Amino acid sequence: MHGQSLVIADVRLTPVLVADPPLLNTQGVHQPYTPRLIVEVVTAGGVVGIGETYGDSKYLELARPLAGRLVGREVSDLNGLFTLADDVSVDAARVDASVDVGGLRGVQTADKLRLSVVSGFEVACLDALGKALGLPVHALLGGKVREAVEYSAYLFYKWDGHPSGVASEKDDGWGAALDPAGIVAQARLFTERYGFTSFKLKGGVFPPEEEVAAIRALAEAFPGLPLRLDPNGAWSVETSLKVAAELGDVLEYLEDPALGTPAMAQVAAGTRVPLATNMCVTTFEEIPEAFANGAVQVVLSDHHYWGGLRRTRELAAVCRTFGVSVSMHSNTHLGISLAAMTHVAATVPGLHHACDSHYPWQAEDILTSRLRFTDGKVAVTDTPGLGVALDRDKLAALHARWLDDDFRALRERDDAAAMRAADPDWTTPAVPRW
Ligand SMILES: O=C([O-])[C@@H](O)[C@@H](O)[C@H](O)[C@@H](O)C(=O)[O-]
Ligand SMILES: [Mg+2]
Repeated sequence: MHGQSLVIADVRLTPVLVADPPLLNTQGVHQPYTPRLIVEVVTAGGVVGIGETYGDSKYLELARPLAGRLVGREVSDLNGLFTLADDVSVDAARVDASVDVGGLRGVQTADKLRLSVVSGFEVACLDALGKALGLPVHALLGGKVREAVEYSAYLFYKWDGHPSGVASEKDDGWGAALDPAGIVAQARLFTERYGFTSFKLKGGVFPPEEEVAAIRALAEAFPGLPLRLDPNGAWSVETSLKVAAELGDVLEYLEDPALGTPAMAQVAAGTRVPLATNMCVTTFEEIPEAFANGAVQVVLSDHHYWGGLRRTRELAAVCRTFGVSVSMHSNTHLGISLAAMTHVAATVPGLHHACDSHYPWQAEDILTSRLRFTDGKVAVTDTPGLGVALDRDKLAALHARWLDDDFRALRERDDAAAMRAADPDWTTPAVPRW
């Protein structure tokens, strides 16, 4: 055993800004830099566990008091972590408990916010516990049932560079992708670089017929490979059904074609194309209505807002009970989150759909060595903990960017604001957009 004591002696929080390419979605465009929060939990025995989560101020405001209250507790007390987070968020009067329905990750509630924060601590505690016990995180979750986790290529409509003219990304090696040919070229790069054999296209950017044409072009270029289209709820029920009818022969699933459970249930009733979601089922409370109405056939977990790795396994168990599949979606993230996703996905039985990851889009990381996709898969490591190590210089550099006043406005991710650099009149489009 590496250290004798599992008691938490210190918790370090490091907000960072990570370079992100100009990827388009229905709300706007990714900012040149996106905030993430790195959590380090240090035991009295000297073991350091690392975690990662969303990094906007509202997450930081909760993470700070939680970090302070964790000192003196054991890294193995994962259930206690949730009770503690409940207390802390009750105390954190500054956190706005109001509901925001406009995001790409479903309804934003104070509860989901708290769980997203806790997930970063849970992963850090599991990493520390695994290192202390000499066990990989997947073993702490009951053990892997597969040796590698499959991911899909996450295709985006994309500009060549950020409209704000931020240096560094003109030659990001990906180029622009604004039509079917561009999307196919991007998909080819994904297959050449990483060996992916399934594709997800982020839609809701162009009128649906253009996105249908892009999926058709992919189907022609990669016959028989699984394809998904995800407009983040930008379409009406009618449009969703039209797209489903047009692409029914080539789609693995449609992801959040329409916004919210009632609309998704109407779409599901009118098509045999399976529907997946990371927007209408994002909490346990949202499951009964969605499942009772057959609104979704695949739930895509984001382990951050589901509250970590153990709760993702609980979600998988509930889905299994109701004959609903489970897989994972992602947001802009670094290698700690990819490692965490890989460990939990390795333990979930019956994972029938490749998970998606933004990781290939992140040219920067804070790890000593990047995780690798081979044949579209990440190998499940047996190294103790998550099996990844922080590079302190890289972490310091991305933190210095976060501290830099010139980048202050980017501490809150706001894709609509980023879009205004190109189109000053841009506002988040009303839903349904088409
Ligand atoms: O990064 C994006 O633009 C995505 O749209 C992301 O924000 C979503 O949360 C996610 O990838 C999704 O599958 O909806
Ligand atoms: Mg989605």
